[in-house]
Amino acid sequence: MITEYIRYRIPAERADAFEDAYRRAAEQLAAAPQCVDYDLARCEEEPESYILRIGWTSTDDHLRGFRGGEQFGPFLAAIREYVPLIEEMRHYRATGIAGAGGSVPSLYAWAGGLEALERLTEEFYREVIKDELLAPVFAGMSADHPKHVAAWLAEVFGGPTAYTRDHGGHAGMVRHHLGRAITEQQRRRWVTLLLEAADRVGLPDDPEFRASFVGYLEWGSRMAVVLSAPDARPDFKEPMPTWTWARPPWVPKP
Ligand code: HEM
Repeated sequence: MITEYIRYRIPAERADAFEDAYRRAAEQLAAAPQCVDYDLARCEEEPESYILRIGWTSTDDHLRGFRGGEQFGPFLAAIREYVPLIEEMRHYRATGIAGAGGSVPSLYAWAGGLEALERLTEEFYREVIKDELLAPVFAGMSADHPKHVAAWLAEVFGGPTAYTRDHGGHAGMVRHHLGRAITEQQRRRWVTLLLEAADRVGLPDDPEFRASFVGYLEWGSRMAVVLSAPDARPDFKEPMPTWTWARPPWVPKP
């Protein structure tokens, strides 16, 4: 994605009309297949300064696709009178230096850290080895397997990077699933037992945490099925996945 920044200086008496114009123009951005997202922000210190940020699928898609497409006419018509007030209009490429700040707890911290995840996986595998569908799949697992999976979950959810350091990171996990031909029925049972274990060990049950947690389990378990297929050709160089909130964390009322 490429980000276009457009800086405007809008006199105070025109600010309301300017924002109304962009509310109308935004309908065209929402309809444009080249537009990823957009937002218009107003400066706190200098309210005449506005910055419009538009994510485009590429610079070329913006300059040729959007400008040559059906949304451009009505978009420009809505904001044309403000074009002379533009101070900067350029495209920026992300450097990769990005992330969540300290005001947002990681899923790892919210879950209760490594101790909570180890409690979860110990409890989970206690049930797995009693389950008629999963017991044969895990018959050869090592005594440390639950701890290794807890370390994996910890790293994916924003905790310490011990799985990468001690167990070969993403490639290490992939090797454990290769050729196992996990079925959809086994995958479902795996997810069900893990969620039941999460309830029994008292993992947070607020909607936001559970939505994020289940989201990862669905994605991760479906990836395990894909990676374990007889004809799988995994990319061993893929980085560790990371997972964060599907919705911002819930904060209990004081
Ligand atoms: C989110 C989903 C999943 C995650 C995060 C996950 C994670 C892992 C990890 C980290 C290992 C390697 C442990 C180690 O380093 O010792 C592993 C191994 C394994 N996983 Fe998964 N897995 C997932 C889903 C599944 C599913 C759905 C199945 C089958 C129903 C499965 C079957 C296995 C088996 C059989 C092993 C090897 C156990 C052994 O050492 O014998 N995994 N998994």
